[in-house]
Amino acid sequence: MSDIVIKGTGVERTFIARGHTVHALGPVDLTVERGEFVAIVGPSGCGKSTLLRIVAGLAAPTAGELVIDRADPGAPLCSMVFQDYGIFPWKTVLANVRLPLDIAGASRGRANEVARDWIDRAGVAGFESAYPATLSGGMRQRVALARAFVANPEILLMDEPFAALDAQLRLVLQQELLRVWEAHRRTVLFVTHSIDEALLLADRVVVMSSRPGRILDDITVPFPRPRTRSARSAAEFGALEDHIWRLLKGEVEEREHAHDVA
Ligand SMILES: Nc1ncnc2c1ncn2[C@@H]1O[C@H](COP(=O)(O)OP(=O)(O)OP(=O)(O)O)[C@@H](O)[C@H]1O
Repeated sequence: MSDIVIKGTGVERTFIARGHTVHALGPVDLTVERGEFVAIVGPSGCGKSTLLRIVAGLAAPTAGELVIDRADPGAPLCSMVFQDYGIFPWKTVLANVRLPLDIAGASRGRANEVARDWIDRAGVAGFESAYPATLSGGMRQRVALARAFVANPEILLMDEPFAALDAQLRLVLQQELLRVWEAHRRTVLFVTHSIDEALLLADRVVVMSSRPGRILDDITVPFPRPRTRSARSAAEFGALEDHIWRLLKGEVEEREHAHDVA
């Protein structure tokens, strides 16, 4: 039996900017099951971040509705991980990772114990007392991941979390995220510009059109778990990559053409 956690129906978002109405998103129908890892790919400005903000409750749809079925109304709804880490420079690694537990009112001892455990799992053990400025980008993103998992949210929202990392580090962190997520499945919405990353990590890839973003395709990724980077060598990986690339290419070309004509 399916256990649906996010159900969006006809979700749209418009903005009024300098007297003009910008139709940023939708209509979008999106259903996500509990524990599913869903990647969202789409052209720049198609409303991916707007969709995440709506799921997080930071923005309201201007049409349609988005319902979240909470398994535990006492737990935090969402944690977000961004490209720019979003960790506090004036706090140590331990204090950053512990923060959601401090906010939830956990005892100092319990908070430290859970935070240290996740610091370890995220591969930053030994850096508990370090400040973010002394860490590499990859280490900072590991801290952000540890903090997101510590919060134990209903839904993990990740907005291009690895986009600022160099290519090799990105591969390493993709692998680490797979390892951690496969051991502690959470519902994840993961925005990325990388088709390869989406196919490697996700159970489903949602492909969006250019603005206003609508769903062009919703692809079930067939590769078994635990998944490693060797999934990339499957013939089907290349075929799916090609299929998504064609969809996105069509969108970008259409938009370019519209600019030329205008
Ligand atoms: N607060 C706002 N006011 C006005 N326009 C906005 C606002 N937020 C987003 N937009 C516009 O809505 C559209 C969608 O933005 P959004 O950031 O959701 O896209 P995106 O797909 O995440 O983009 P990117 O891939 O470049 O990060 C863009 O054209 C953006 O300029």
